[in-house]
Amino acid sequence: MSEILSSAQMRGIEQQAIASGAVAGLELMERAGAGVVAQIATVFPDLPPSTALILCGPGNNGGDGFVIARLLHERGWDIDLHLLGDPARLPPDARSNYQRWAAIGPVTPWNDAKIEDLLDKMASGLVVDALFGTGLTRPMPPETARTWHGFATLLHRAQNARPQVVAVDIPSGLCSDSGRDFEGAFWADLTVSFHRAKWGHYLAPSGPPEGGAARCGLVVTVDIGLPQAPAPGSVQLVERPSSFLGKTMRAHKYGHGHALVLAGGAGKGGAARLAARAALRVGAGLVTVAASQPAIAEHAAQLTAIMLRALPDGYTLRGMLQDERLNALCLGPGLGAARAQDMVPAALWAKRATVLDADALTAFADDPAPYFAQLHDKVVLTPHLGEFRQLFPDLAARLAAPVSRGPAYSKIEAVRAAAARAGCVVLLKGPDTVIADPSGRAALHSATGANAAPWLATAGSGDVLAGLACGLMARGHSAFDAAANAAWLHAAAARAFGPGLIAEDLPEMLPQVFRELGL
Ligand SMILES: NC(=O)C1=CN([C@@H]2O[C@H](COP(=O)(O)OP(=O)(O)OC[C@H]3O[C@@H](n4cnc5c(N)ncnc54)[C@H](O)[C@@H]3O)[C@@H](O)[C@H]2O)[C@@H](O)CC1
Ligand SMILES: Nc1ncnc2c1ncn2[C@@H]1O[C@H](COP(=O)(O)OP(=O)(O)O)[C@@H](O)[C@H]1O
Ligand SMILES: [K+]
Repeated sequence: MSEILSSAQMRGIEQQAIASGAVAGLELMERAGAGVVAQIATVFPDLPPSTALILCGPGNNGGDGFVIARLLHERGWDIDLHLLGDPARLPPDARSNYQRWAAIGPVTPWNDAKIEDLLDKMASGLVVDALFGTGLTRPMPPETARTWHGFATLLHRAQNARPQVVAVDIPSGLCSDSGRDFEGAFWADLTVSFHRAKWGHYLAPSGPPEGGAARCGLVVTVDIGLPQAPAPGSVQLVERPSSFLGKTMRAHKYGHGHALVLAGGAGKGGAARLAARAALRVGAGLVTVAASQPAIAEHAAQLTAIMLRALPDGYTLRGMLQDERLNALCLGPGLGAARAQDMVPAALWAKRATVLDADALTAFADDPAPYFAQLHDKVVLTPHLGEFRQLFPDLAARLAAPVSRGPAYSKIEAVRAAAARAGCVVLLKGPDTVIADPSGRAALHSATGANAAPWLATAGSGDVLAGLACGLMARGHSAFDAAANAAWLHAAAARAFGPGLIAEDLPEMLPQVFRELGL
């Protein structure tokens, strides 16, 4: 897992390092520019020096642009540099680098129509977007509207018939906290960020227009010599499972827990069976489906390694949970609202590791306060955005509100607030899946870019995710770790299968994913 930061955290780290005398702002800017130039060479090794169109803005992001111009010029590039704003008003470090560049080559005052024209005509080379970085907190200025149009048109040209676009820190116009588009954001093939990636690089706000990861291209983070200590309250990017997933030689089945997956009525059992299959494949020692009597014959015809029990009501569930070996529960997939209202309080009373999904979320949406009061730290809620909206309407409304000022409210802040209110772990699904606990600990799994798993958008894949989290908790993962690891395994299984994936395929890909993890 690596750390990702908000713009405020990043600013705090920079300011502290500069104030302590450990490093000067000018040194940071030099390393930032050098880092971008080094990444251009690494990511585009076959790109010979030709023309680099460099767009510099009025802040320190523009300052990085002047460093990049100087360093690319030293490497034989022809530089065509345009500055938005008055050079006399540049902040000090950016002004120093403006002056160093101005002694080498021309600075063209901003002309929106001319830049659009240049973008339209460029068939190769580089475009460096150093207009705005993490400091942008308002919509893009009107004099970038035609430039935006030029960027939009470039997107539709074949990769080998257009320049490569490199964003300095973040594509201009994106909010680095939320990934949202401040109206008129650009896009990039390569985004080079400094010290740590920002939340907005990996969040994926849905469009139109799409923001965050969809705009950044390949995100690379370069070290600029800032202290490496983790920032308080930082968010972890889930890049691999955080806990051991193998089975040790001497452990027996009860050493890996017994997951109980509740099912609903006849004809509605597929969702629970998907969850149960996922719990078993992820390594729970035993898995039992507990169904209503009329559904038993249907399940019996489908289940083999998974055990089956009849479970009429919540009262009986309390009795069943006297058996402490049933150490993780999954309620929701295919459960039905009435059965959820009966079963969920009984399950929560037992204080077991519990995943609540689907009907076990929405059945309580009319009056969530008493429901939240029963939740505890071994519970994981796994809503998609629609379910989240029902349980936390105010937070969902803040997320959906139009953005005019930044930093805009992000999915990370919304899920943190939801976890604090619910008193348990909340996992909000999507191409960007955010996990938070009531203490504010948070993680982001981003199925974007090279990690994209679009075939997960298929009926029943959420049931599999719930089963994975339940199976991992049966194996002893904490609620938070189980949720984060389930999100990772879910997407890894989808990528391993590829196009044509349906939910049934996900558990069956886990053996391959485990082998690739070296288990
Ligand atoms: N502070 C530092 O030590 C470092 C900063 N670095 C760079 O500095 C960037 C952050 O710089 P800044 O905080 O100066 O901010 P930015 O350069 O991202 O942009 C903010 C500037 O744009 C202006 N602005 C904002 N919205 C505008 C609008 N709609 N129309 C016109 N002007 C508008 C602001 O007044 C401010 O001058 C980072 O993204 C990174 O690229 C790097 O050089 C590394 C070191
Ligand atoms: N485009 C996508 N990219 C990556 N993951 C996705 C995408 N669309 C959906 N998912 C994932 O697929 C799952 C869908 O869950 P859900 O919406 O509950 O579906 P269902 O109720 O049919 O099981 C979630 O884990 C979600 O994160
Ligand atoms: K930028």
